[in-house]
Amino acid sequence: MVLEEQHSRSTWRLQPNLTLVGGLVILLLLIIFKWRNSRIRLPPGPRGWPVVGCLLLLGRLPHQTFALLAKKYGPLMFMKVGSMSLVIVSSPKVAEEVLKTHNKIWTSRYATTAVKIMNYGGKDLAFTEYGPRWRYARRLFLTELVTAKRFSFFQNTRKEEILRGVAEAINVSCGGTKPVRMDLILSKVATNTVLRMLMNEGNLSDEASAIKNSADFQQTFKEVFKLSGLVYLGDFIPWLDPLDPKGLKKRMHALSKRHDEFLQRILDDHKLKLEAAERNQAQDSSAAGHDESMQDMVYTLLTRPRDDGQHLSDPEIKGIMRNVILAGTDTNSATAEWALSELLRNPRILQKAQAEMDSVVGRERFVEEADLPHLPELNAICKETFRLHPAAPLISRVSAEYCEVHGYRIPAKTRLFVNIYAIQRDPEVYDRPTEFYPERFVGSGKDVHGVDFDLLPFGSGARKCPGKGLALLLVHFIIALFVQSCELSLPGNLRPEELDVEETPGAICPRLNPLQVVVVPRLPEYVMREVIPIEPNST
Ligand code: HEM
Repeated sequence: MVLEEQHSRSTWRLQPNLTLVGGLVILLLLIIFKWRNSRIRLPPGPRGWPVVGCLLLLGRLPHQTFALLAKKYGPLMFMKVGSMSLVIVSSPKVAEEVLKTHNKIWTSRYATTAVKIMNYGGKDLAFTEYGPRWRYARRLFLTELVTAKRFSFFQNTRKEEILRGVAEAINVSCGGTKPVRMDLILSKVATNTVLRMLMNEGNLSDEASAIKNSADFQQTFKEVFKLSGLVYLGDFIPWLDPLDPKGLKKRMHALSKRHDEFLQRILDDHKLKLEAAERNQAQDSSAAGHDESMQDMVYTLLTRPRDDGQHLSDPEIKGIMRNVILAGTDTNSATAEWALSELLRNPRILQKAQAEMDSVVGRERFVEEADLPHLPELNAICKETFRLHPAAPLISRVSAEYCEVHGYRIPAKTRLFVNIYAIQRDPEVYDRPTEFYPERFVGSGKDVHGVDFDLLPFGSGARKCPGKGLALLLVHFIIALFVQSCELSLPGNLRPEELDVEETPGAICPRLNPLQVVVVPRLPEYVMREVIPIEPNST
C-alpha cells in the first residue's frame, strides 16, 4: 500500500517533466530541421539578368546550351528563366535519382501555354497531370492501343508503306541521276503507317479518307507540333502573356481549332460506320458485326468503356488521337533520317550492315520483321542513333512538392529537364562520345527501355514513352528495308565527312538541312518488281 502510494506520487512528479522534455526535443528537432534546410542550397547555375533571368542564354538549341553549361555548373543545375524555376539534370546518376528514387515527385509534366491550348483541357495522355485520369488513359493506351495483337494485325501495313517509300525514292532518283529528299520520303512513311493504325482506310468514307490523306490535314499537325516546341515568352514572363507579343497564342488557338475539325470529322465518320455495323447485326444476327478490319485505334477508343462504365467523350478520344499523331510520326521519321545520315557519313558501317543483311536474309527476298532480332549490326546501329540523336533531347517534368536531389533542395513546382542529349554524350560513360560507333553496343546488354540511366531516348519511370514498342519496330524495319534494298550514296562530290549534323530547333530535333541521297535498287529486279511497281524509266 505504502509502496503503491510512493509509486503514484513519483509518476505524478515525472509526468510534467516528460512533457517538458518532449517539448524540448520537438523544439530542438525543429531548429535542426530549419538550420539544415537553410544550409541546403539550391543547385548551382548561371545567375541571369533581372526580369528575364537566363532566357537570353537558352539559344536556338537549349539542350546543347544546357550541355555546355553543365560542364561549368555540374550535373544538377538551377536557373531562373523569367519567373520560372528550372533544374537541369545532365548525368545518369542524378537522372536515376529524379526518375527512379524520387519518381513519385516528378510524375507530372509542365503545362506550357501551347499544351494548355492544344491538349483538350488536360484530357489527353502526354500532358495530363498525374492522377486518376492520366492513369486511366495510360492503361488504355498500353493495354488497348499499342498491343502485340494490333502490331501483328498491321504488320503488312508497315511493310507496304516502307516499300512504297523505297519505291518512291528509287523512282525520284531516276536511275541514280537525281538526289532524293529523304526527310520527305521518311515523313510520309512514318505518317502513313501511324495514321493507318489510328484510322484504317477501310473504316473511312471517301470524304474522311480524303481528309486523312490531304496535305492540309498533315500540314496542320506538323504546324501544331512546331508551335508546341517554340519558346512562348508568356510562359516565362507572365505579365507578357495577355499581350501575346508575337500573336503566337492566337495562332495556337486557330491551328488547334482547325486540327480539331479534321479529327472530329474522322471521329464522326467512325461513329456512323460503327452504328451501321451494330444496326446490321441487330437486324440480322448472322450479319458481320464489328469485323477485324474495324480494329483501328479510333474504333477501340470509341468502344472501350471508362472505369465508370461511360464511353470516352469526344475530347478524350481526340486528345489521345492527337498524342498518337504528334508523338508517333515525326519522332520516327527524324530518327530514321539520322540513322541514314550516320550510315552515309560512315560508309564502313553501311557496308557492314549490308553484308549482315546479305548473310542473314540474302538477296532473294525482302527482309521481314521476323528477321530483325537476328540482325545484331542493325540493332546496334539503331541503338547508336537513339544515343547520338535522341528525337526528344529534353525530358520535361515538374515537381509536385519540395524534395532534395543530389544534396540540393528543389522547391515544389520547379520545372525539370533531364538532358538526355548531354547524358548520352557523357565522356565519363561513353568512349569517343560524339563518334557514331555502333560496335560499342554489340554484346553490351545496355538497352533503351528506361532501366539504363545512361541511355534514355524513351525516358524512364511512370511517364516513359508508351509508344516505344511501335517506335522500335518502325525505326528498325525502315532502316533494314532501305539498307537491304537500296544502294545509297551522297550526291555530287559531297564526301561523307562533309555531311553536316546540324539540328532543327524544337521539341524534336530532326536534321536542319534535309538529307539528300542518290538511291538505286540493290536487290535483283525480279525481287524489287515482285512487291513494288517501279516506273519503267526509273532505272
Ligand atoms: C523514335 C520514336 C520515339 C521517341 C524517341 C519517343 C520519345 C519519348 C519520350 C522521351 C517521352 C517522354 C518520356 C518521359 O517523360 O520519361 C515520350 C512520351 C510519350 N510518347 Fe514517345 N517517343 C517515340 C515514339 C512514340 C510513338 C510511336 C508513340 C505513339 C504511338 C508515342 C507516344 C508517346 C506518349 C503518348 C507519350 C507521353 C506518355 C505519358 O506522359 O504518360 N511515342 N516519348
